[in-house]
Amino acid sequence: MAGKAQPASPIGADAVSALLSVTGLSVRFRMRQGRHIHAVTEVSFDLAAGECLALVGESGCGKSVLAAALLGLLPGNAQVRGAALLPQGPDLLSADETTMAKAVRGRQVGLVPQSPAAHLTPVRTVRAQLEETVRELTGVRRAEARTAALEAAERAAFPADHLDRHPHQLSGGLAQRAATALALVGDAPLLIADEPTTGLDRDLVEHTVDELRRHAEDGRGLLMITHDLAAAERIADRVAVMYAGRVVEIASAADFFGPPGPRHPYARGLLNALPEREFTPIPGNPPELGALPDGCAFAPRCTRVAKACRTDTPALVEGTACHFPLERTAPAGAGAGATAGMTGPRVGGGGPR
Ligand SMILES: Nc1ncnc2c1ncn2[C@@H]1O[C@H](COP(=O)(O)OP(=O)(O)OP(=O)(O)O)[C@@H](O)[C@H]1O
Ligand code: NI
Repeated sequence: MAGKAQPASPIGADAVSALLSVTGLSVRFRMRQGRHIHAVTEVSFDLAAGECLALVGESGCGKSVLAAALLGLLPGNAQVRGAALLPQGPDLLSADETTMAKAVRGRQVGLVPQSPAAHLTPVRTVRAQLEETVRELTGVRRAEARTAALEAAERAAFPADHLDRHPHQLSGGLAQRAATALALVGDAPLLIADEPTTGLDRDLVEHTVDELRRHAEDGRGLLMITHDLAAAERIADRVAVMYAGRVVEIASAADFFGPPGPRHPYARGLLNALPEREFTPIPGNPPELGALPDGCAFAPRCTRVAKACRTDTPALVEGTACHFPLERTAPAGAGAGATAGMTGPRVGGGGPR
């Protein structure tokens, strides 16, 4: 799409213009009988000013937990490690709740939540919630708040004649748009949108992602969590793929969606599952996050699995966490179809079998 910011490097954003810098983020939940659920493991990425990073992956892979960690919204049984830094402001992972509530949420980091119904106040109309949020965040007077609320509703395609309704009087799609409007009013430098297009028709999906994209321009940043690879393709500068709590691939959108294509077999599989591609789902299911296998968590589903994959967890190297990453697909004209060639193993102990 025209006007996309070009990140300085396909792997990490330029350190100078980094808006958000996440290092070694891990979240585990303490469960009964000493069990742990490893929802997010050793995730690192940067987000540049003006950039949109799409975070994709199957249900339960840790996307929303990652978002909740960045907003200080994890429940009491969560244990968090790592750092998440904005240019100004505290480490999002270690700031206390007062700081997060007063200085960070809404002001520094906005959220379009995954379950808008749960985040809207049930006893107040959408208009009242929008106006109150504008006044709280900006301190403007009532009349200005009224105008700002109307503008935010319009940007999120929330119909003006529904502003005086209460959340329970809204369809899922309208609640989604109300939540998006609420997230936009604060003009936070970083916006995290967790499945912002759930329940929307294709037209509205496009409207919403374009509006979110607009929010990311002018030096703000957008982390968009989505199942919808078509929405990601429309909006993202870079794509990060999560599997079983880890980022297994991070690539520029141009590389990910066009040739050369993703190099991690899981990321390639997600893309090939699209109806407009091969329309073949990846067989099998993701592992239980409370009982992760040794080595690569994708190994049990991977056609390229070798011995090393069952014992050693691959590190993210050049944007791919795989011992036997796929070759980049040849550009159009230089041989058709996805090549499944391979590079040499990154660990000792033989090649794929
Ligand atoms: N409070 C909690 N206690 C224990 N486990 C939790 C808690 N919250 C989330 N989990 C687990 O963490 C894992 C990651 O969940 P998460 O909601 O981040 O997935 P997701 O990638 O956002 O999935 P979806 O696409 O379905 O929204 C899941 O296995 C989930 O069951
Ligand atoms: Ni989620």
